[in-house]
Amino acid sequence: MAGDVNVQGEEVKKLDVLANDLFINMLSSSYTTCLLVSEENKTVIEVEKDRQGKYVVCFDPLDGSSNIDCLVSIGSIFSIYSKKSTATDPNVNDALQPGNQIVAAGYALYGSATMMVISTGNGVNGFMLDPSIGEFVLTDPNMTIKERGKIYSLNEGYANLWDPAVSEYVKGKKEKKAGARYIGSMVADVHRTIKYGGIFMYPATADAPKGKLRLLYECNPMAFLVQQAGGKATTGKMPILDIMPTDIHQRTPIFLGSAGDVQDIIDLYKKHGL
Ligand SMILES: O=P(O)(O)OC[C@H]1O[C@](O)(COP(=O)(O)O)[C@@H](O)[C@@H]1O
Ligand SMILES: [Mg+2]
Ligand SMILES: [Mg+2]
Repeated sequence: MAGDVNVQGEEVKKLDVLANDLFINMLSSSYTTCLLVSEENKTVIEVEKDRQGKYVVCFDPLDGSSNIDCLVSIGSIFSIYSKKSTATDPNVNDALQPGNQIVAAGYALYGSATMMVISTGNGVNGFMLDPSIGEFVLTDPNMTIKERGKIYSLNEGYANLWDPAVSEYVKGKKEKKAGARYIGSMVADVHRTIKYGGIFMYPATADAPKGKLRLLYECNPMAFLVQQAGGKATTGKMPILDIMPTDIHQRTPIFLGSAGDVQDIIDLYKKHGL
């Protein structure tokens, strides 16, 4: 514990602080960025004038922090945008762009191997770290998601708080004896969804009508990757990438993964008139 709370009111652990400092230092000394949005910083970070480049980067420096102490996989997530206006200094509006404006996005997964999965809008590629040479090697070229999968993934502890569409959907999965998997690190749950197919969900609940996951540095980059891999990502009512953000830390419900599986939940939202 770093003995601090982040802007989301959660306890900040030392690794979050360390990862955040690394991201900020590396990005602001790269001469390629002008504005940074981090899960751990309340407001946008403007890069020193003489080091500014044209890109805006939104990141979750360490995702899955509740899994650190028990050694379960964690990760990092980022998305990159171009600064909108060339005439004026970068400002918060440059960070408030919908996900369909993303230039590149990716995540790093610190699991039984370390892997980077990235897309620049031309499909998705995965690179595994070979520690013997200190290089990321292209091991997963052109990653694609199956049209349908057998796995569903969400925190079932919140079942009493779901809306009727999610309740009906999960009931249907149980009737089909689908596989249930939930790691509680978004990066690891999404990586499994891309590799094995199926659906990952963090829906709205009665006590959190916008869900938990953050649009700019969790949902948008993952939605971009999943779509680039041939899958779908939705709030249930609209594509994640079409949301026009109004706040850098805003949250959204999310369903992502195999296109057929995600379409089923979209259909249930329509059926229930939600
Ligand atoms: O414990 P819950 O409510 O299921 O939430 C799990 C979700 O929270 C997160 O840990 C939030 O991310 P951070 O660790 O970056 O705050 C996601 O990785 C994960 O999908
Ligand atoms: Mg996170
Ligand atoms: Mg985090």
